[in-house]
Amino acid sequence: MDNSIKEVLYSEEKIRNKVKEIADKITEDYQGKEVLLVGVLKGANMFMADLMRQIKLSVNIDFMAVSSYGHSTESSGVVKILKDLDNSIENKHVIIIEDIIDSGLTLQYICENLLSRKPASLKICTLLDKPERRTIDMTVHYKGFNIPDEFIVGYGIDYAEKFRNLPYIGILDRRVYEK
Ligand SMILES: O=P(O)(O)OC[C@H]1O[C@H](OP(=O)(O)OP(=O)(O)O)[C@H](O)[C@@H]1O
Ligand code: HPA
Ligand SMILES: [Mg+2]
Repeated sequence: MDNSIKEVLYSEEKIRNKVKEIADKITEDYQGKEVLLVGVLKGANMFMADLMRQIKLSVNIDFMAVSSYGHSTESSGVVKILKDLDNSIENKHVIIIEDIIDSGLTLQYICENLLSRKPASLKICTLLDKPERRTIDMTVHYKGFNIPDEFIVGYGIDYAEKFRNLPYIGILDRRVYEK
């Protein structure tokens, strides 16, 4: 499996330290408030699990499953909700937990959708951001790393549903998806 990875970008240790940093900021910013973490499946599952256990606040969690990449390295442009939230977010302090922002289409869609449900506040937290590919302007409140314009996998993030279980984040070798 590892010869599909061109380069390791972030080791387990680097990820762990960054996740702790983000969790500390959230803990500080939301003192006295109840937070609802909304994880965007499937990609954000590992990040969400690691982040929430480092947040020293009373948090609730919920999940949405959203997909637009399927088995491709390019967004289909069509964001599909495969699973919606279980509960209402009205008057809740919501933080969306994403693994990666690439074109921004997924988050634009989710933000518009969630804002229409009247949360008390809505912020975005992403572990990875690929600013060069962004087609949509948006404010990201909590960010782990800016990454280069390469297709990355690992730590929950897939190519064609594979590589999600890698404990590190790496650049996928182009030979895997270019014929
Ligand atoms: O900014 P964008 O260009 O929209 O790309 C980012 C989104 O794409 C990936 O999800 P994907 O559609 O692959 O679903 P998955 O999380 O189930 O892998 C990733 O997990 C983000 O949610
Ligand atoms: O670089 C990426 N890797 C995996 N999934 C993705 N979805 C958007 N960008 C990426
Ligand atoms: Mg994917």
